[in-house]
Amino acid sequence: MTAKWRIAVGSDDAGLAYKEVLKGVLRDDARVLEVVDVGVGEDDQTPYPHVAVAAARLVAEERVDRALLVCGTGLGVAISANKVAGVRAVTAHDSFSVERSVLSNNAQVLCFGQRVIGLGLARRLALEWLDYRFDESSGSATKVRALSAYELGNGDADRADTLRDDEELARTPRPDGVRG
Ligand SMILES: O=C(CO)[C@H](O)COP(=O)(O)O
Repeated sequence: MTAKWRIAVGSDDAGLAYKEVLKGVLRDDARVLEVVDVGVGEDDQTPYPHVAVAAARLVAEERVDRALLVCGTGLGVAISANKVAGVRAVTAHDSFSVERSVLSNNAQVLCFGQRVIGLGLARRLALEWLDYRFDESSGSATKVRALSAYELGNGDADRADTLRDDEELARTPRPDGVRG
């Protein structure tokens, strides 16, 4: 059996209503093992960057597999989550983009805008999202590794555009000093 998802959910006040509904949808789904709510709650005006980064850190620390974030547009939470090293967050409001966010980009974070899409579509997209798993042997994997190389921040990012194959990527030091 395929492993079940551990998912963080989060929102600002503009996304709270959808976050609460989607949290329940995920919790009720047999493909989900655990849902971790990083906020906000009622009467909580914590700005979206703090919530998004908290969720993204859970992803980066591998305490969850994915995060589903909601703000007014889905843009601010995505921008914020992408500040966390190793995290790839997207805003996607259509079925094809949700699919490709996983299968092409290996994005672990999906963001919705409560002021942009209807709740029914958000619910459907969240359920579709659960069916997709990135294939490390796919043609997209090398591209995602090249993308990740830009995060090295140790000077090697400058030559990330020259990283064309797995062999060269394997020679690229990671920030923790581990190779490959
Ligand atoms: O959508 C948001 C950020 O992208 C957020 O929910 C509202 O932000 P604001 O327009 O700056 O209030």
